Amino acid sequence: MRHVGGEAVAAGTAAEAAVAVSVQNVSMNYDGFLAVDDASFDLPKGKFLTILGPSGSGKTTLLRLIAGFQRPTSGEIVINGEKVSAVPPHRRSIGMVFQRLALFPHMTAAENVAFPLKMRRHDARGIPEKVERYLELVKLHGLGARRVHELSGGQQQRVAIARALVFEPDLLLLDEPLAALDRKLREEMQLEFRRIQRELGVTTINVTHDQREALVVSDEIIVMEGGRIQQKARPAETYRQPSNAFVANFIGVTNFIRGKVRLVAGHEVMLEQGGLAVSGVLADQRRQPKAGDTASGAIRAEQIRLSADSKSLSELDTVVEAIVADAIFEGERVVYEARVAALGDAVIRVFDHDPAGHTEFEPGATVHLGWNRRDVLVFND
Ligand SMILES: Nc1ncnc2c1ncn2[C@@H]1O[C@H](COP(=O)(O)OP(=O)(O)OP(=O)(O)O)[C@@H](O)[C@H]1O
Repeated sequence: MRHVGGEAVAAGTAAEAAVAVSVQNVSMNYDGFLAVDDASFDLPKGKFLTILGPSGSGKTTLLRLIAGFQRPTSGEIVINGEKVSAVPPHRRSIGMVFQRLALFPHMTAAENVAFPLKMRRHDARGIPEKVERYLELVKLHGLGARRVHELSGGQQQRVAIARALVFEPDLLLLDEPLAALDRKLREEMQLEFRRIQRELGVTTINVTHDQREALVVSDEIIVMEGGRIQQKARPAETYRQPSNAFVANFIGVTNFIRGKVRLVAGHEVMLEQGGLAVSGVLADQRRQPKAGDTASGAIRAEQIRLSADSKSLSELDTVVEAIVADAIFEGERVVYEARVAALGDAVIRVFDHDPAGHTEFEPGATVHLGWNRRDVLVFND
């Protein structure tokens, strides 16, 4: 018995040790305004979490609470088993990178990276070697002697990353560090972030409103809106199984078809809109709608096919006629906006990923749109 008990304790300790950050019922109230509303989640060690949401959804506030810059109005934040509020700022093992760089302009890249080691009174003899190792990690070796203004924006961001990581923090916090970079560089840096994070295995929390960045870099994504966590899931799950209409709308390009529920059979639902029947599957099995309720069918732009004739779409479950309202050429794809009379003139967005392979449709052209019912996620109102 004692042996079994001993094992149980050991297992419990191991499970606790695996959690790096635990946010427990955290709220932040600014004079009656709830910027963060009852947020709770656990982040395992070594994982990359992104907090994603529109402007004003509470992302930065939550990150600042985790960093210990502010105390929550209620709730608790525990990092590696210790309450953040109980650890003085200089003892917190947290590296940070922000959108607005805080590099020291009068110092070289190497001096910037060495700074946290000097502050923490590391053995001076080991510092140059360590600085060089971290400059190499961010692909800046040989550039240590450059001053900040002699580096490009992307290189400066790399110095900031090396400086945040050089003292081997338990936790790395990133607040939109790539937002100021141009798109190509930003996308390169996203992959760099992922590479460095995996190489070092440092637990990371990143804040962004860029859904692509969240999908590319993260192990887990938290979607926030109005101070509340809407969903916490792996990137593919966030994309394919959004927990509510807000998440479905915020990530990807989603069309919503609102209608009256006509039939519910298991997890399949049939909606009616303007005389057209649209079938789909329930997004949340626990919330069964009743006939007569209003609900929305959500379908992604890439799950709809567009064709001049309806015959080539005959294997699809739903086919409707539409008039092209706009065609937006984006290089690798054309985005069509097509007006569907049978859906009360709703405008449906469709991606065509093979624009060179067939006709491009002009505004005013009559086309057909088709999709499968398994790709329509039905959300209750
Ligand atoms: N010190 C403060 N006093 C009062 N209200 C605040 C304070 N800081 C933030 N807020 C409010 O809390 C809400 C959340 O702000 P927060 O900065 O966390 O949003 P965010 O999701 O990070 O937005 P963004 O992407 O624009 O940075 C906003 O409505 C903001 O105006």
